[in-house]
Amino acid sequence: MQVASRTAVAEFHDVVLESGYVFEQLHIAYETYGQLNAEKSNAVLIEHALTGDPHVSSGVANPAAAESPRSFAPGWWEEVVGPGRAIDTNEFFVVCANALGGCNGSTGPTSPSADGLAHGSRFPDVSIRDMAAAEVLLSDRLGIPAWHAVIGGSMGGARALEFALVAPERVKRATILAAPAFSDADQIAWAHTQIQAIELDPDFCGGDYAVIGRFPRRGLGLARQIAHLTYRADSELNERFANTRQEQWPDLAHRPRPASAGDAYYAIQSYLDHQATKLVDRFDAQSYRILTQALRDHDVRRGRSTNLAEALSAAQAKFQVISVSSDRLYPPAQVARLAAALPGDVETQVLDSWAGHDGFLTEGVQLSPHLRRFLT
Ligand SMILES: CC(=O)SCCNC(=O)CCNC(=O)[C@H](O)C(C)(C)COP(=O)(O)OP(=O)(O)OC[C@H]1O[C@@H](n2cnc3c(N)ncnc32)[C@H](O)[C@@H]1OP(=O)(O)O
Ligand SMILES: N[C@@H](CCO)C(=O)O
Repeated sequence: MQVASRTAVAEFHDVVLESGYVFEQLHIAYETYGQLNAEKSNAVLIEHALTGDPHVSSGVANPAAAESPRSFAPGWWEEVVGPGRAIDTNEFFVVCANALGGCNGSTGPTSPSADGLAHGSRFPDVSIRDMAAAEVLLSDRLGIPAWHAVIGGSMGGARALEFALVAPERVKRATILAAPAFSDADQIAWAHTQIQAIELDPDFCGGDYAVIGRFPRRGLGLARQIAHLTYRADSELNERFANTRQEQWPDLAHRPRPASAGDAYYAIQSYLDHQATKLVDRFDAQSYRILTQALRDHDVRRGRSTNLAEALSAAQAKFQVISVSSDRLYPPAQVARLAAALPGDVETQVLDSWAGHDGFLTEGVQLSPHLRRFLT
């Protein structure tokens, strides 16, 4: 029988957040791939992005040919993680945990509170640092004294960076992809508009929609559309969609068209509507809001030092920092400022891609040799 990955949930008690809020009970869901070696020196922690989840890989070389393909669904970083791939699960014990505040098994707004009802509006604000601290607890539970590497992109990059600062002695290498040292005005503004889109949906009900059987689909969908435009490059969208109408896309003309569309329904509108529907069907709105807020407030300087290099000086890991040439959410220059302020010799790369911020997900082939070399 093939066993490519394991899914588990770790339970912790009396976990104190940065804000002082105490979770009497806290769950972190995670998947593992490969085997931890006797020296416990081959563990790699992968941190997912905003709407990612612990299923980073199918864990098999060819998921379609697996004994039961449905049990080996491709993961969100299938090109990069798996047997023989850059993050080689034959060599490394790979762990990917759902972020605290998420909606894929870890404690989040949808998980039950002490009264058995969803936390909803009662869910506290969490920070990227809280997420990292929870993963330090998970490291203890898994018996991992130090990670061979902690790797993440976007919000996952912020999580990896905070992990390297919260527990410096427990991170040997850290790869930060398409993420900054702190959110700047531009990213705070994008988060602001997305949070408002969710909150202004009458079905949001202050965050307590679940208990009355409602869900802010329009608000979450609009938030995803705003976000998606920051995830992809304008030149890519212009080249792919131009000003063509959706009816000129025979293969995709069947995709639902909103009643409000009128005569002009452009392919780019249809594309965005599709991205919105896909997310709304798989993600919780309050979770999205909490995670967006955490990323909005990401700032490694908080409570450490107003001087960035000083704030980062406690890190002991060897760093690799990678940006995407067309990223308009976290432009290469902003990511380079993080690299310049980190201690030690930092390896830097810029992925050449038209896919914008999402390049860290779509450019697996280009990214792989850099990761493989860094992990050796
Ligand atoms: C499977 C999961 O849920 S993984 C969960 C974890 N996910 C993550 O962490 C990342 C979230 N995912 C993403 O951000 C994105 O899906 C990415 C970055 C991985 C995808 O990037 P790309 O492969 O470049 O996808 P792209 O932007 O071209 O979108 C393709 C989709 O748009 C659709 N599309 C393209 N043109 C149109 C159009 N004119 N009208 C409607 N839909 C359109 C395609 O049919 C395709 O649909 P599908 O995803 O349902 O197959
Ligand atoms: N598309 C990715 C990128 C966010 O950084 C996500 O939804 O998680």
